[in-house]
Amino acid sequence: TGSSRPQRMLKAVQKNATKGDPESVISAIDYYCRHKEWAMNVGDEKGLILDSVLTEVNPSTALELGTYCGYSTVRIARLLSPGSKLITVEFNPAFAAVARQIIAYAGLQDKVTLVEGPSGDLIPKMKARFGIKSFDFVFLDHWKDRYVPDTKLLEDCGLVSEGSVLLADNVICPGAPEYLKYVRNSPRYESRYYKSNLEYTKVEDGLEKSVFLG
Ligand SMILES: Cc1cc(-c2n[nH]c(CCNC(=O)c3cc(-c4ccc(F)cc4)cc(O)c3O)n2)ccn1
Ligand SMILES: [Mg+2]
Repeated sequence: TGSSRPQRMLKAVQKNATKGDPESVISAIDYYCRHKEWAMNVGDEKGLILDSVLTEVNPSTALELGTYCGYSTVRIARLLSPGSKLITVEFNPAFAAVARQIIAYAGLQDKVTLVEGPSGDLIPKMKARFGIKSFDFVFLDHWKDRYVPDTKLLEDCGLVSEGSVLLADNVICPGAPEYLKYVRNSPRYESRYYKSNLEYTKVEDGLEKSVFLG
């Protein structure tokens, strides 16, 4: 059997990027996905919005739901201050295997903990397993119908506190309409929409930034 899309993406990184250089890993993936084979990374356009929100928050502990091949994991980890940590959750073992190699190629493995499994099972175990008090930043980029239940789970497990920032990808395409309703109608969140485009396309998409008010 042939290679998979994630495996071909990893090959492109190993061929075109410089080991230990996160910027070159990001560029190699964006080039490959724009010119050779589309893939569901947050991409370069929405990636700039992710970068700016992340720089503003400067989190000590961050959570990413939906690692895929590790593109946004690298984007986030490269901007973390020394001693800060990123936990990323991936459901699909084949995606996780490629992500580990891409994160390591970028030289960011010491800042990242990749856990495999469904978000709904793993979130309640975060405090005990990783000694997390609460997350300063959460990037939601996993199954779109899990955004609301997992946000409620984060609240119920005390994993978000006053000032925690949630940033959700794909709120337009594929879409997370229930999530938009939830955070925009809740008195516990201050929400803002960043209009953009679906990665590597002209289709509208955007990111929703929601600050938890406690
Ligand atoms: C339950 C659970 C799940 C996970 C988990 N891990 N990895 C993911 C990936 C989820 N991401 C997407 O499905 C996604 C899709 C598109 C898309 C696709 C096809 C189109 F035509 C247009 C757009 C675009 C994107 O930007 C996306 O992010 N989920 C991890 C843990 N627990
Ligand atoms: Mg996405």
